[in-house]
Amino acid sequence: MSAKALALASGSPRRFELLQLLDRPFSVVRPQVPEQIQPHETPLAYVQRLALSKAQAGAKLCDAGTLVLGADTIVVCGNEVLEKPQNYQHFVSMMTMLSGNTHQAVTAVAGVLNSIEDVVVSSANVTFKALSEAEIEAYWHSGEPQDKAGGYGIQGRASKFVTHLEGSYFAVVGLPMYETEQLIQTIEGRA
Ligand SMILES: Cc1cn([C@H]2C[C@H](O)[C@@H](COP(=O)(O)OP(=O)(O)OP(=O)(O)O)O2)c(=O)[nH]c1=O
Repeated sequence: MSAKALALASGSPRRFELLQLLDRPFSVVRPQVPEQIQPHETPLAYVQRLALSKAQAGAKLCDAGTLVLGADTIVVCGNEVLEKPQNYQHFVSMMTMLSGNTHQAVTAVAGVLNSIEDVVVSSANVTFKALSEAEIEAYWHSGEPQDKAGGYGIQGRASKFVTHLEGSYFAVVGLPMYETEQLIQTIEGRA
């Protein structure tokens, strides 16, 4: 087993910073993959499908023999899958759902190396305090929610909203580190 060239198929600055912590060189490609849940698709199936689609699309932009990682993060609150807020109204409706409730943040990470494909999933239950209208409005104007699933960044100003977290913090931020390293090792071991 030898270390393969590694690539991250992602435009997420969080995923870039976190993957650097594995101390392996990697390149970055940014495939465009449409994100749209299908009727009757479960949140778990959806997040796994998107992670794999991103890795597969990324592999088309890389040399053969490159291990390409793709990931997707969603927030699940009740029966709703929350992705990035499309506008302020959408954001307010998302924050109103999250306020005073516990939701799930789920990240799937997929790896593709030639014909080998694998996906891992990690999640956390996150509880928010009750948010006032003023807090919700101020948080939007911080500029932080716009590019994040569920409209918040636990690593940023939303940290003060979190009263309890059970599970993987890194699944919330967008790249579960332990599972990602295990995935890389498993795929390299099979190659
Ligand atoms: C819930 C949460 C999400 N996020 C981010 C992680 C992801 O970047 C983003 C979820 O959107 P994704 O669609 O998973 O990822 P992305 O569009 O940012 O990047 P790409 O598809 O190119 O890999 O939300 C945080 O940074 N902190 C949080 O607390």
